[in-house]
Amino acid sequence: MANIDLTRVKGTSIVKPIIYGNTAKYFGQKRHEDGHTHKWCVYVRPYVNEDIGTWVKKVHFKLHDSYESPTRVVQKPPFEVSETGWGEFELVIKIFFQDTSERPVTLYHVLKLYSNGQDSELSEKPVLSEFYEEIIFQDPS
Ligand SMILES: O=C(Nc1ccc(C(=O)N2CC(c3nccs3)C2)s1)[C@@H]1CCCN1
Repeated sequence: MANIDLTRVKGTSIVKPIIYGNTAKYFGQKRHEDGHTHKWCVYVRPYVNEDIGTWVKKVHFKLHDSYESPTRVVQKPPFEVSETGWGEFELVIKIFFQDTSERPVTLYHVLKLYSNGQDSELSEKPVLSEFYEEIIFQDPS
């Protein structure tokens, strides 16, 4: 009777590269009704083109508490939140996986609206602030 080797291959890991961050655009002037000056979009995207929904179940974007319903839950791709505002603040991004045995990953991102610092010249040019991160699944089940 042949021995079937059930030893689990240890030390296997899967690396999933992502990009997270925000784009922003100045309205061109302050909006009178609420003082907002920019529209922005915060996102989590795959670094290479793939259906990120195959391994990401949902993403929580925790905005500043002054926003209505500050915790925005996005249950399917694209994992992004678009809003308007007047200032820069830290967002918390929590990524939940289809494999529920994998703990969620929390990322921190400071929303960027101004190209050269808070009171810099307001330009019509869009602003981009994004970062590369690798999600590593150790010995995936
Ligand atoms: O700017 C900053 N914090 C901000 C928190 C929230 C901001 C914002 O843009 N908005 C709240 C939302 C609302 N509009 C109407 C009702 S709630 C639009 S800005 C800090 C302070 C100094 C440097 N950065």
